[in-house]
Amino acid sequence: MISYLINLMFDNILLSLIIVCTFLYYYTTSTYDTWRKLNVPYAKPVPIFGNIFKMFTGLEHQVDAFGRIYQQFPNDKFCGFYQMSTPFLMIRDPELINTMIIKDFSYFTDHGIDMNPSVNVMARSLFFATGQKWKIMRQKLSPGFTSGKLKGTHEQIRECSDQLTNCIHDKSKETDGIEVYELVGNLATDVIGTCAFGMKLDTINNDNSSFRQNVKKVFKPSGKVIFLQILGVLFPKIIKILRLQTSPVDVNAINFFHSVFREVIEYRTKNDVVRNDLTQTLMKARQDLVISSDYKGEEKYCELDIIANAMLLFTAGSETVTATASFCFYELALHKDIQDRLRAEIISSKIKYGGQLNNEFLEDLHYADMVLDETHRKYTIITALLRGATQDYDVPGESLTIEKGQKILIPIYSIHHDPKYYPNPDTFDPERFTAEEKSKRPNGTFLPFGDGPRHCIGKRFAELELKIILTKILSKFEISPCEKTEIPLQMKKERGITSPRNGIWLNFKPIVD
Ligand code: HEM
Repeated sequence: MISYLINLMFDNILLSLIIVCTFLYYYTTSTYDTWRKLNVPYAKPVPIFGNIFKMFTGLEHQVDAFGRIYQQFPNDKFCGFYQMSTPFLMIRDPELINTMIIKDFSYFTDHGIDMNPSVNVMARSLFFATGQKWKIMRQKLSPGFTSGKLKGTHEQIRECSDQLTNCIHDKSKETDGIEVYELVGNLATDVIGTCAFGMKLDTINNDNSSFRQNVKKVFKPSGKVIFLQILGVLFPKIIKILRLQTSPVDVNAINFFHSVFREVIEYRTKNDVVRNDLTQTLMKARQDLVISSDYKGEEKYCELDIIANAMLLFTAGSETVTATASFCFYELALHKDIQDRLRAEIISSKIKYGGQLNNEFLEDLHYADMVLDETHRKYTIITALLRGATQDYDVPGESLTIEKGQKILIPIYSIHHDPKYYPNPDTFDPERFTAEEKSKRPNGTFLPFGDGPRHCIGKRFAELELKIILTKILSKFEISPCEKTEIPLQMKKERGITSPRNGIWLNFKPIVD
């Protein structure tokens, strides 16, 4: 009897397993004929994972996964691949990319990321917002990034950078090698805190601050979140019904920023505090879209839309700048000739402008522009642009119609490393960005901040901040590799953005005036 029951149980388990596996197989492969039917060249998928098995299991970085697909079709303008069961169209051709994101933007206004705003507050922020809701919010936030507003941030960025140079000075007395990624991260957190939200965070002197810890957490996926993400890609309907949170955003970090920004906004409203910063822009958006009875638009906004954007600006504005500045220091340490030439430019411009780090001074730093552009190219912090088709689109000169709802990926890291546009792509060479060299490349081959109406709203702020940081550090220190400097740098595989696996260790030697 017992053996009969065991057999029955075993048979049922086996049967259940077979049924589940068969269901999974058919469910996840049911879309795999999309590209064949449309006559689009495509990377052959494997069941369940499509073309991203290694990426999903953490064995490979996003850039390598997309790079392999990009390289597989050197003569095609576009190609298809599958992220689990979802068909993605990868656009390879710079001219087509340019047309789609600029001239024909009205067909691709969204980033095409499905997120439920009632489950995940970040879905309300500009990056994830869609259609009219995005358009209105972008119009409301853009005044926060005008030249006049940016000018007002110079002094605050300079002050934070001075604190960083003092901190490096103190550390360089004690030790030969300094881990710069963490330090610049603290600086970038302080800069965005003070420039955008009027908060003196002093993270540079207290690197355990809750702000820095929570910025780090925002896009760091936990095991549970990764599991839910897999589930979300495999069974989007079930996730929707159960209203499970599947974004890579840490819930505790969300709650932290939520309460901080609510307090800042409430304090300013109650005490009539008016400052010329991003918080003021957010508060104006709140007044116009949430509070005022004059707003008659169809799109409805609430308090959470404002808070979500505060969180986005805070995190987007710190991690990206941190990575770019740190990679730039790394390359300058390895290329003393480039570092010396950049320092010479900074010193001569300082003399020309009487020591004032004003707009004219910063705009005159042409070699710094070249060095930063080459850093953006080689490291490409945001590795791909995303778009979702919002209407059917006939691809110019091709027999393909991209259907409404189609997800699009533009592999900017791969384009920035394509020897066709950038010979010897692993070599750091700012000369690629002289006016003459730039004019030889087609449009659409350099997109670190995206392009078109949906390009990075913080681009000019980031460029300004990066130039001030470079100026301050190179005026005070000679940077060189130390014993711990990793050559070549290992990158983190599990993160969407490009960041170093083991930090960036460098030597900073004070320059005696
Ligand atoms: C080195 C620094 C930065 C890089 C490389 C970078 C890169 C990008 C990229 C590639 C996008 C997507 C653009 C597209 O889809 O066409 C983006 C969007 C965005 N970035 Fe940045 N970013 C940087 C700094 C900043 C800063 C400092 C802020 C804010 C203070 C910011 C705020 C945003 C926002 C809000 C969006 C979404 C825009 C929208 O969807 O309308 N970024 N960024």
